Amino acid sequence: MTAAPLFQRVALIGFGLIGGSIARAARAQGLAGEIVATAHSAKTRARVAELGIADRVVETNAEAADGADLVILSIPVGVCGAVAQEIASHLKPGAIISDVGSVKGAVVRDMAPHLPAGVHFVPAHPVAGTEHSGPDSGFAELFINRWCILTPPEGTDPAAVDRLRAFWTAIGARVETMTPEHHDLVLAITSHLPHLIAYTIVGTAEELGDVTSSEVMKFSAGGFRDFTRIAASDPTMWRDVFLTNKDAVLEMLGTFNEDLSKLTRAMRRGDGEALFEHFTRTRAIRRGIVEIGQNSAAPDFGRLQTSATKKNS
Ligand SMILES: NC(=O)c1ccc[n+]([C@@H]2O[C@H](COP(=O)([O-])OP(=O)(O)OC[C@H]3O[C@@H](n4cnc5c(N)ncnc54)[C@H](O)[C@@H]3O)[C@@H](O)[C@H]2O)c1
Ligand SMILES: O=C(O)C(=O)C[C@]1(C(=O)O)C=C[C@@H](O)C=C1
Repeated sequence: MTAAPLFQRVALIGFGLIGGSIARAARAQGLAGEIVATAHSAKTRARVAELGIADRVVETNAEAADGADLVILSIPVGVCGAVAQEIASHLKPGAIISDVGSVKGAVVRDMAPHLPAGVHFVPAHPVAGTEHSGPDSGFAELFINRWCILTPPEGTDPAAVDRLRAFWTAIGARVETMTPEHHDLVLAITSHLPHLIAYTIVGTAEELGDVTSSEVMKFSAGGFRDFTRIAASDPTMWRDVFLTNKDAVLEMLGTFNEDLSKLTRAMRRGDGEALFEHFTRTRAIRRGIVEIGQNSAAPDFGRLQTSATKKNS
């Protein structure tokens, strides 16, 4: 049985992996009376129309936002401010405006000043994705059992937060609320730094030879191949993530470099005990994560608190 529409009109601005997945999932669950979509390039808009996943495909962001009850920007973090400015005067009073950006502090900083009083700004980040992008890459099941983090600014109408929570819950996500600063610190270690490491290691391997045809690829059964999947992620998206979450990623990178030095020293000194102790600890962490997944319990975001974010929680 499908649910009654939660929103009469949903506008999706940007129609790649995430926008396309939201459209497919919202349609499957009957959450929108009408889905209006747009994207930057004419080619993408034509493809969305061809796929038939939206009820209407329009040419401009302003047209999409016009009269919508829920507007979701699924676009690179770096252009969220400019698009908010573009659509601001078209937003209906009482509308909820949201996004899906992988960084939250910069999105709030760049979008909030443009938004008129009377609309509800509830930033969001579904922590779910793949290395693919574009309108064909989305799928309705992407958000099932994955976290969606909401970072409503102080003073946001709780009813608007609840409506957006209901939307994400209906498409399968588990919803958690936190401050943008805390979000950015948590994601710096769980997502952004791992991507930086993957981008680095694949680049390093390339310097050793032609990655695609050399022995590097031939003998990469597991570890390296996993890194190449991550390193195939969209360059625009990740350029924006590293530019806009620079402080938190640099903080985590500092700690990472210290830990790498410790392991390097242990290896150089032949300190097997230190290596064994470290690997035993990390194995327990992995097993803990798997267990968390199986029990559907919340990961312990609180453990990642630093002096910079403790005051926000
Ligand atoms: N890919 C992931 O794994 C993932 C996961 C969670 C969140 N996110 C976030 O979601 C957002 C979108 O990522 P994606 O993977 O769907 O990207 P994508 O490249 O698949 O799609 C991006 C879409 O944005 C559109 N776009 C770009 N500039 C625009 C503009 N000025 N106006 C209107 N449309 C514009 C493009 O036309 C395209 O349709 C990013 O902010 C990213 O950080 C990505
Ligand atoms: O599985 C992947 O391909 C992802 O990298 C998805 C991933 C992540 O790091 O977990 C990437 C960025 C998003 O902001 C959220 C999810």
